[in-house]
Amino acid sequence: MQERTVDVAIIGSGTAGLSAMAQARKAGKSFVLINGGEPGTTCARVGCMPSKAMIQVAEDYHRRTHLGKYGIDGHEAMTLDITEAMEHVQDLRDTFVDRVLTNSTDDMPEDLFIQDYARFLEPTLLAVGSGEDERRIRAGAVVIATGSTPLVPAAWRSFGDKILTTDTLFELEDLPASVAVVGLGTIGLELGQSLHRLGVKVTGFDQQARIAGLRDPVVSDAAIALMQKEFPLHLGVAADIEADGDGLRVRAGEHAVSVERVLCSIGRVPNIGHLALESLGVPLDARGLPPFDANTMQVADLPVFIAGDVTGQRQILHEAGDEGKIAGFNAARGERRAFRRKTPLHINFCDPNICAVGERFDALDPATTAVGEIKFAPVGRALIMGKNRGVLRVYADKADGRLRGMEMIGPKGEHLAHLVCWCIQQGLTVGELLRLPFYHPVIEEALQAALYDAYAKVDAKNEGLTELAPLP
Ligand SMILES: Cc1cc2nc3c(=O)[nH]c(=O)nc-3n(C[C@H](O)[C@H](O)[C@H](O)COP(=O)(O)OP(=O)(O)OC[C@H]3O[C@@H](n4cnc5c(N)ncnc54)[C@H](O)[C@@H]3O)c2cc1C
Ligand SMILES: NC(=O)c1ccc[n+]([C@@H]2O[C@H](COP(=O)([O-])OP(=O)(O)OC[C@H]3O[C@@H](n4cnc5c(N)ncnc54)[C@H](O)[C@@H]3O)[C@@H](O)[C@H]2O)c1
Repeated sequence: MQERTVDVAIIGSGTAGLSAMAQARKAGKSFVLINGGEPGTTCARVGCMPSKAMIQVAEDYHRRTHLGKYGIDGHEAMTLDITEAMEHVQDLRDTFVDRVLTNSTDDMPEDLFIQDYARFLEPTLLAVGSGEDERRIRAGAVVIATGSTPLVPAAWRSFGDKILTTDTLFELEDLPASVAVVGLGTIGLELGQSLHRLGVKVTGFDQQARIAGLRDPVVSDAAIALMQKEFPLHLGVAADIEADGDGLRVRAGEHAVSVERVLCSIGRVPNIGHLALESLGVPLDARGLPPFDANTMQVADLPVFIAGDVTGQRQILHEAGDEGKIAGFNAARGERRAFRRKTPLHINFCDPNICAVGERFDALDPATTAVGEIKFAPVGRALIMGKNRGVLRVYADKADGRLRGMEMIGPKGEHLAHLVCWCIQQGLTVGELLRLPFYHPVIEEALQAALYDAYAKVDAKNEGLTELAPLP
């Protein structure tokens, strides 16, 4: 049996693993990257990129429904060739995957990039393969970056390919006539709405009374009202599925629907099946995960680090990249340096965008929090765009006026969420923000209006004119 020694072993060549590998390279350390499953990253293969490509096609096609208002004729006759649309999604996906592979593992020799599943024998001893083919790797430190997989309950797996997940949806050449979307979190809303706009008869189910993981009841109610205009949502009861002829029947309380297929979007579970994490010798939680520090990414007090979706916590791309960097930095340098994490930022690319930034509404104390609100209905630019729907709510500290969070559903939310996130991370107050320029007519004027509303409720007021600082 072969055994070799490296400074750092990285398990998983997704965004987090590649980011960790860059740190090992930078530190001039020997390393090995081990990846089971398809390389090319979840983001490019089956995640961010194909989903956004599908959303774009759906949104552009849906836009035709507005064109009659401007006197643009012929929009009713527009049709969509689903096969071509899916080919376009797949072509774009392949471009993104190729780009990742070209810039990462394509030219890596076999001894640096092992394509197989790794498992722990000891905290710093890994095995790859089995029997006579087993290879062992002794590492100074290990980074676990094995990502996550769609959660499909065992009972539903017996329905085979009638259950779609994001691992299979983008592969389809044609779309089913009807789909029940079970789980209306990020994936369910983004893709449920897209499928509906591409002509599929969609019915949505979520066991919670809110959608998209929203915590602010005002924003959630607005989101439900807007989405329900497009396709029916059944909320507050867990859905179950049974066979129904050639299709499936989805039932939640008194609601039931027969469909060709179900999109199962009830969350993603950490990929730990192959890892034999019990060999780490530390207690594992109910999901089978070891304890770790979110600022050092260190697992217990071991020379083992964890990063990306496998942590089961911040399952989004830029956080996976940051965690890979932290884990790789500490693993390669033998350090336990703690790094400040970025202000939370969540963007759901459904239309209008649903966003959550900073501290969540239900975690704030109403007695010390000022809430500023704007509805998009009268916002000039939104009206011109034909997208004046939704609501934006900012949360500020009542005493010092510091911005703490935001939830919204509205046009160009992806951009507004970034602005608010950057301001929170910079520690800016509502008064300071109102002294920044706002052009006219732009969507940012909606944020300005919400800030004015919050400003009226905070104690910290600007000296002189609200919008202009006096010269010294
Ligand atoms: C449909 C969808 C849309 C998304 N959209 C967005 C978005 O718009 N914006 C955003 O920020 N995030 C989005 N995300 C989330 C984002 O894609 C993930 O957070 C990110 O890709 C996670 O990267 P990772 O490196 O942790 O995991 P991955 O990229 O999954 O990499 C893990 C790798 O480890 C391999 N592996 C597993 N077990 C082992 C083992 N034992 N040994 C060796 N290798 C192993 C896997 O095969 C995989 O190649 C989306 C996700 C999905 C599913
Ligand atoms: N735009 C983005 O950033 C983006 C896009 C897609 C995915 N992602 C990432 O992927 C992860 C997984 O997404 P997801 O949407 O699968 O998970 P999620 O956790 O966001 O939502 C799952 C939903 O399923 C519901 N649910 C669970 N069991 C149910 C049942 N039996 N019946 C009805 N409803 C049920 C839950 O109440 C929840 O609302 C997210 O955490 C997100 O970070 C991000």
